[in-house]
Amino acid sequence: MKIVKIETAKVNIPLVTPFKTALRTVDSVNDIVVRITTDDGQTGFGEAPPTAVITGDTHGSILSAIEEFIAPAIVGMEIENLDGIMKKLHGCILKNSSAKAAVDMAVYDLFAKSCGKPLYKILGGGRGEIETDLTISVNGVEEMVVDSLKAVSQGFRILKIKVGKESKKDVERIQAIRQAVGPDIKLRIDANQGWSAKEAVKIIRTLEEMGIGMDLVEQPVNAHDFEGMKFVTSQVYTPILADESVFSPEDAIRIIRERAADLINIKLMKTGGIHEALKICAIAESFGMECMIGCMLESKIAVSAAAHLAAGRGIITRADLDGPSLCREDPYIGGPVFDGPKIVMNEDPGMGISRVAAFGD
Ligand SMILES: C[C@H](N)C(=O)N[C@@H](CCC(=O)O)C(=O)O
Ligand SMILES: [Mg+2]
Repeated sequence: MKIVKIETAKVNIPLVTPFKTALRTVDSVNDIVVRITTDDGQTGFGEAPPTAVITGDTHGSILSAIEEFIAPAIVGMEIENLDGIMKKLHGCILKNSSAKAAVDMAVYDLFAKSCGKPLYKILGGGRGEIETDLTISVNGVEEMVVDSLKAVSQGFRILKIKVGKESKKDVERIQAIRQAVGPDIKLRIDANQGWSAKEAVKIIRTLEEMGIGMDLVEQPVNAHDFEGMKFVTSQVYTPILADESVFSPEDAIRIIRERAADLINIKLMKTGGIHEALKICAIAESFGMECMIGCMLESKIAVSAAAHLAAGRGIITRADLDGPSLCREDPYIGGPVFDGPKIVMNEDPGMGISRVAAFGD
């Protein structure tokens, strides 16, 4: 199976409600999709979101990285030479992690197809089903309570609460949501770098003293503030999850060595795909640190790749794979089934996606 063609297209899928974090507000998933074709007519799919505020990637940079660097480096290579392809993919251009992720997942899709197995089985194959949380955007207290109750009524048992925009109100937000949803719903708090280290300790301790249980607090401080992450982690009982601070396996090693977080959020768009994400899984497993699998504003192609990785690797104990649930439409056929909080893995070969409307099939 030789790679003969790499094509790109754009998808634009409106969101159910605007997605609001401490970093940005977005109304739609506006991503680049990738299709790789082999000489025997097989196709593999990938997707890259332009999350400029986190990865630095834009539509333009994703397209030119693929067209000018990645395609010339890997077209003509055999899919079975997975390691060789990954070397070229990661060696042909620095950074550009979202473009690399889109191509990496399409290659893994084809590799699993060449083995006749669903991708998650190639990646370890532990689970046929995983559970995701649902994100509650940062808004006024009442709106967040209404959104949280709606999510619970839809069957979600884990909520990811966005905060960090006006830190003074964050205790109020989390307290009101806990009161409304009761003690059995897990709350994950994501400040998206919005707090200072001292502010984070004060907020988390106040919530702990109120008896408000939190599954974790994600990226309380600036991505590059490892000292701040370390300070917060050492000062509170609630587990701290590193998100924007960990892109690469080297970042994961640093976070673990410096005890700057208790957990790592792996996202394919930060690692540049499954190949590098597997390295973080192995590092974390060696040190007994659990991981979460996350996503950017991605639709079903990219989130399916992440779900396959999570279903394959036991060290990934938490999933924030709500991209498809945030979308108003699903312009794809096949792949894992996203049924509210439940993600049921496909049993047909590869990622299972057979049709992507953006390519006009
Ligand atoms: C969509 C997911 N639940 C999420 O919150 N992801 C990111 C932010 C993604 C974005 O801005 O596109 C996160 O910070 O965890
Ligand atoms: Mg996050």
